[in-house]
Amino acid sequence: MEAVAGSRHFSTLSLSLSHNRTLRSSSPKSVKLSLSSTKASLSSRNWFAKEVWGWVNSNSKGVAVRRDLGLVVKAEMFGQLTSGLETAWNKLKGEEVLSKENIVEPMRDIRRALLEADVSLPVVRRFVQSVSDQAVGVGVIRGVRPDQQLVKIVNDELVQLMGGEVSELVFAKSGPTVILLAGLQGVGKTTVCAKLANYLKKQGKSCMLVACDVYRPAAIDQLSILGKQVDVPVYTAGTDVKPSEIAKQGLEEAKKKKIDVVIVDTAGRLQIDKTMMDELKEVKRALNPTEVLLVVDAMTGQEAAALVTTFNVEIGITGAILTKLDGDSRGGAALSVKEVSGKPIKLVGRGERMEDLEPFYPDRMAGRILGMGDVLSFVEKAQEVMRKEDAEELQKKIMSAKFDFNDFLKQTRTVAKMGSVSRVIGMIPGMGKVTPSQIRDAEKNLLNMEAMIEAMTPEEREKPELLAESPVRRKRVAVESGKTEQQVSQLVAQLFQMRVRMKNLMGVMESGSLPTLSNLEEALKAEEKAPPGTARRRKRSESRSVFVDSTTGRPAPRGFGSKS
Ligand SMILES: Nc1nc2c(ncn2[C@@H]2O[C@H](COP(=O)(O)OP(=O)(O)OP(=O)(O)O)[C@@H](O)[C@H]2O)c(=O)[nH]1
Repeated sequence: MEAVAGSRHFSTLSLSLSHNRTLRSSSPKSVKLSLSSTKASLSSRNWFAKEVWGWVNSNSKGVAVRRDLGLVVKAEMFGQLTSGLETAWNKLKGEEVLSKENIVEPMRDIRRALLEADVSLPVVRRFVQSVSDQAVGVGVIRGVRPDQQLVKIVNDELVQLMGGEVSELVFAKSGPTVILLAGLQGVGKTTVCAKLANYLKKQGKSCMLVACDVYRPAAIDQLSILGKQVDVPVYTAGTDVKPSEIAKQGLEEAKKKKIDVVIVDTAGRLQIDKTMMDELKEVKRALNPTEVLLVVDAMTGQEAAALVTTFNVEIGITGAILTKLDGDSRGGAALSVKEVSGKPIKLVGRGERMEDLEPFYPDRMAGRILGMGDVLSFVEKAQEVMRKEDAEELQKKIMSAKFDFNDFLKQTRTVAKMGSVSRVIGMIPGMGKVTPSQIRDAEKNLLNMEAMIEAMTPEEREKPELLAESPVRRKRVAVESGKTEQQVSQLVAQLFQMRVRMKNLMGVMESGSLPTLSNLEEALKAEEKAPPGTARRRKRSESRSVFVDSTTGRPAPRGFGSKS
């Protein structure tokens, strides 16, 4: 085995093995894991095995190979962006927590790295703002260093930036699916036609190519040759027929032959012009395509995102195909297209071979950019352990009726992390009937609660009894949070009521089976049906009894909850 010397831009080194296999060694910059305190710890042997497995499984086609002095050095794509971001993590080495102050420098590095990668400025601004907000708000996860936490936040944000989920091709419900390809000259449109046919054939779909580029005779020949190469029929009608007419004829032919997918190649131009747009519109009208995909060259950076926007406004497209990701692209196109244009990248080209086309997976792309798959899975596992421990801790607190305002805030923030209230409600079965105005009220209430809790002292958050007993304290919280004293009193009362309800619920859970949704519904209905006044009386006595149960053992203060 022969180790290879690295260069600044090459974050991944290769080891040439005697029996013709290449394995990736740990980059000098990659982060070693140690988390003996949790099961998430990976032994260095496992870690290495994982590295090897990841490498063997990863698509290494997009890797530029240099053979200097008989040594093999591989550069991961977007190498410059990767090393730019590494500078950011390195600034956090030795820090204990992420804070407003210590993320200033790393955020500057991230901003610089993204701008150098040719990501559009508004996108960079939004990205940096969002990462900063999350970094400051994130709690400490035991065993996870701040730099690792920042890697995870940046990764998640990159995934979101690129569209979150993979955006699948859409197929027609009946008749042939028509995919119209558009794009400027030389971006790889004709090649993509054949690559796409090859890709869809592997999914069991029969395909036909239609040659509508009548301005460059060589384009028709090129498509015919490529069609043969992937063993797919090509419909041609020479250069004297109008593209929209060729498109119609091609579609008719495909229908007769019961072809599943028709892929239409169109003419490119050096730059956008009216004739090209008008012609494309005409072809689109003639075909009524299922997908209109703009082929863009990744090397053009943020320009690619601007093109997608223009084509979408002009002719209406369903997505983009990014080609030449194997080249010297810096990442700007991949990172800007979705955010700038609102249209997803559906497929990416990573080489000149017919096999070099694949779906665009935002998570895998983010993973490749960061080159830190090991750190990401480590942080995820540690977060999971933390969540479990948190849940156990919460359960203990609930059982001993010590659930306080800190827990309250934590819970509402956990919910907030899951998305908007409407999204969370949408996830709960049987909650579909909540009206938008109820959701808006709930969101407003949550914000009010947060404001009031933030105005409490740490002691008051931990011991709500202090607020229950002292009108002066409640008044102070009201003034500081800009709410009324009545609202503060209500919030304190709610916390005590919540303690009782949670304790009861936990009791049911501890006594055996989990309460089913119908059980809960029954319980809620019973409460609703109770004669007027009973529920309130019961709640009042519950809050008092809990208050007596709690740490102080003193009775509930008289008049608590009323205007004082
Ligand atoms: N490295 C690399 N080269 C590609 C990729 N896709 C296409 N190419 C090459 O880019 C060149 C141009 O591709 P074409 O398919 O002819 O481009 P086009 O958009 O049809 O061009 P016009 O017909 O002139 O509009 C060819 O040499 C292709 O082999 C890719 O993903 N990676």
